[in-house]
Amino acid sequence: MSTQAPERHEFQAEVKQVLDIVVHSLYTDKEIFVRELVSNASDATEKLRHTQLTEKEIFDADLDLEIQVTADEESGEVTIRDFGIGMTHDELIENLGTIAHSGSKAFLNALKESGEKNENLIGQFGVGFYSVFMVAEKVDVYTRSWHKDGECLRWSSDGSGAYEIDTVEGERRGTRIVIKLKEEYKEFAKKDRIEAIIKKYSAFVQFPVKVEGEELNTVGALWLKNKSEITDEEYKEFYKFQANAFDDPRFWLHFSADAPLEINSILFAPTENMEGFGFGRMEPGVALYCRKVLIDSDPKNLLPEWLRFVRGVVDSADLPLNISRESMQDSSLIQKLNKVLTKRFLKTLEEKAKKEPEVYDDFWQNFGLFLKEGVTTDFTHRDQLLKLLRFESSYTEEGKTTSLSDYLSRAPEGQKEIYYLSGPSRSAIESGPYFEAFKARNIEVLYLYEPIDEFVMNHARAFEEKNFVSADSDDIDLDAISPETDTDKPEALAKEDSEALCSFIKEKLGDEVSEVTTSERLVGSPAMIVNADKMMTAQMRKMMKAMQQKAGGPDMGGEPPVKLQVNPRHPLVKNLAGLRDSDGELATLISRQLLDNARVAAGLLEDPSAMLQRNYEILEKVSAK
Ligand SMILES: Nc1ncnc2c1ncn2[C@@H]1O[C@H](COP(=O)(O)OP(=O)(O)OP(=O)(O)O)[C@@H](O)[C@H]1O
Repeated sequence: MSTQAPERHEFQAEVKQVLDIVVHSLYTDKEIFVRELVSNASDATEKLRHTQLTEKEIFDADLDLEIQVTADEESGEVTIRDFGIGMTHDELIENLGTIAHSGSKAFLNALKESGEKNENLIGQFGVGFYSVFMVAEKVDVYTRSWHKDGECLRWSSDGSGAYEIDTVEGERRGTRIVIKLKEEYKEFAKKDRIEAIIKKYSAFVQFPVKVEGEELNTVGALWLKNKSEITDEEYKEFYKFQANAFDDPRFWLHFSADAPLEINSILFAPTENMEGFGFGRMEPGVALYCRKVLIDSDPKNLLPEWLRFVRGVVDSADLPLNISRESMQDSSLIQKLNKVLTKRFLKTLEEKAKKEPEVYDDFWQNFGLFLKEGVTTDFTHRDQLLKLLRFESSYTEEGKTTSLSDYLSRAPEGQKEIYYLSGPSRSAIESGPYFEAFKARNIEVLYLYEPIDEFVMNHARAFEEKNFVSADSDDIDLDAISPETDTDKPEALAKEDSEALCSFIKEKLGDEVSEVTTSERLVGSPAMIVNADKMMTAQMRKMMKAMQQKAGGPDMGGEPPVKLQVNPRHPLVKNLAGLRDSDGELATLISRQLLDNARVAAGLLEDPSAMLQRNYEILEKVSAK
């Protein structure tokens, strides 16, 4: 039937890679090729339905929108047919010969990052059309695009390295995929087998699916059903179908509203955080429907950016059906939907946190970063988000967290601020000098382990009108909140001795310190650097410097002079006060060492070599005595 000799094309290199992995992997679930092809057929039909809304001239306009599957056990052939948008010559090359689409690209990236564990990954991805080559010896794709002046085409390949395209005659609009099964996979051409597979994976397809002319019972638009009619199993299956997911949903929110907009929606929180696995930034995945007609499978502004991990469906009868993707981005309707959905989702999280704290805690461990991102980027929802934040603290056990409300409920009457400390771990924070004064007074401190946490504190500034304050700040009057519990403290240096020592240290350290004072905040440590800059802690300054250097930006310059505080009750400090007169040289070395040790505790010492050298010098002097 061909009118010309077929054109031969090589698959793009990446496609060959995918084909090689798919065909030669030990992946056992060969049957998923049916799911992939039926879902492509459904997508193409959805697109046609959408095209019909705006285009008048559609080829074969009167065809029924259904998916037909036939199987011939004898010849070992399965055919999957849709009457969707079909493909033009260029689209065939683009879609079935190159990797431009999301699924396979993510698959390849994941493979690159996973190293050896390839087999597991294949099951986690829809590898799309190419999965058919797991079972097929040859595949013929007959297709006719919806455009009035199109041609009927045939794309054929055995999946080994190349494919051919030629023109044929007599095709109806849409796509017909004829799969010649490999001898060992002929079981897939049994009617019962294929029916069972479709029921298992494709129950939510929006169009009638007919196997050998008999329509299968599919579930259809789950979101329009009454909650009481839906089983948990159905929700889970729907999530997998809709999100192309391999995990179960963590929880879901099925809600309907009539005002201010008519909405029927199911939103899912996934179990796995794929960004956390290093899969790169997630794309939004809540599909937008209007009365069961798909408007956009991944609209960008339907939810705020920081909710990009949410999956599901939103159906609003208020949307104009012919809304274009472009105009949709700025539509005030979308903004309204965004507002309602975000509020509802956050409310669900609040309820989870209250009624099922373990479920929420686990969610927080996996998806907390997204909520923190929300605090730093989304002013509108900041207050709601702050209630959902969780941190370890000096009052929680290791690995357990507290909310900010609970923190405040425990705070003594006079405490007007929320204190936090950043550090790489609980033990690092608790053994540092800054925690001592809080511990001695039983004042709770939040522990911040993630780089983003300080940005969160900085952006939010306050929670319920109590400012967030880093516990290394200069001017915290802890005695005003709660007196120290230990009354049996070693005696402090006399005032004039302290003052003389401070000016000695200041003189010896010169421009490296802006000020040297004594501090009653220290308990077991001899000295500490305090943060005079309310806006930026030392950790944050360091992080921003690293970021700027990475981005090739201007150097932020060396460290600004720091404020050093010494503990007048510490034996080392007391000894130093005496040493000043008897051995000025050693006293100078020790003062310098004191500053560097305080820098280490503050995470500020970048190059320890000079400090080590000096350390040896001191040891040498002391050991000679
Ligand atoms: N039955 C079909 N009708 C029209 N176009 C199709 C059909 N099947 C596949 N295509 C086109 O080929 C492309 C590639 O399909 P493939 O199944 O490999 O990936 P995908 O559906 O885009 O992504 P994934 O399945 O991984 O989510 C599709 O995006 C679509 O444009």
